[in-house]
Amino acid sequence: MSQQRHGSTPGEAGGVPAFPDLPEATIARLPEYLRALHHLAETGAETVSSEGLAAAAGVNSAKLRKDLSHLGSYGTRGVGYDVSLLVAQIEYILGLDENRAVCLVGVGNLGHALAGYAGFASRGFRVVALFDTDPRKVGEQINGLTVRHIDDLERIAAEESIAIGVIATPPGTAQTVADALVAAGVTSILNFAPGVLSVPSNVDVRKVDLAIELQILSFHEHRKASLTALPGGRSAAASPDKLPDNQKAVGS
Ligand SMILES: NC(=O)c1ccc[n+]([C@@H]2O[C@H](COP(=O)([O-])OP(=O)(O)OC[C@H]3O[C@@H](n4cnc5c(N)ncnc54)[C@H](O)[C@@H]3O)[C@@H](O)[C@H]2O)c1
Repeated sequence: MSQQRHGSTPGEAGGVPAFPDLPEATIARLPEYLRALHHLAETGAETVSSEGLAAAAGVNSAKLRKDLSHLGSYGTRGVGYDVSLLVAQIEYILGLDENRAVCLVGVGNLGHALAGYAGFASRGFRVVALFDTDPRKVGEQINGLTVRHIDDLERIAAEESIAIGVIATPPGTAQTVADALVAAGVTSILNFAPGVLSVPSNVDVRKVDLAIELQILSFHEHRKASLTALPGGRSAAASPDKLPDNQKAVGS
């Protein structure tokens, strides 16, 4: 996943309470820590060491300690981090206590799967509206929601206070859809359509492209094959700097 980021740091705006200016890579790892912490809480753990949490989140512990220090969370020597306190801190920073309203535009193959996914609610989001232009899809019921025509976007976005829009339309219409979302007051967009969107500076766009992820893995396959072919039989596994980061998230 990649990110186009615009606009100022929240803490800089007048009257807005101080807010940590987190590195983008740290922000990308916080949801991983949160997932691991929720799992630990389910197993009854009240505290966790930085090594334990790092292993559960799939990052190295020095990186994790640095990330959490940005939140003012240092843990207690010999005890570790308080699981429920850290969950609350991360949820606060990610704004998950707001239970934000999300809409989805484009209810085709991918949109259907996304609209039917029950996991968004448990991760702090309400999918409140689905939009399409195809008359065969408008009126369809998915997961308790009726697919609306895109012409209703502005009215429903205002009624439901929609902050985040997900685009799952063909690439050729993604910019038009982004423009409609922005006109409707949406300030964050998750774009599944290939290509770059042009948006005003106050709008954040994140892009998901599984083909790019596969191309990056293809590069690593290529690299491993070329190292195995080195004279003397040296391989990727023999190169110490390649070992710990084999599960790197894009952008980290
Ligand atoms: N990011 C990924 O990893 C990934 C994976 C698969 C597909 N995709 C992309 O996701 C998008 C959707 O793929 P799909 O297979 O679901 O396509 P699809 O053709 O099955 O569905 C697209 C839907 O968008 C609707 N649509 C078209 N123009 C619209 C508009 N202006 N407003 C509202 N709705 C509109 C269509 O009626 C259709 O229902 C494509 O851009 C595709 O390339 C991305």
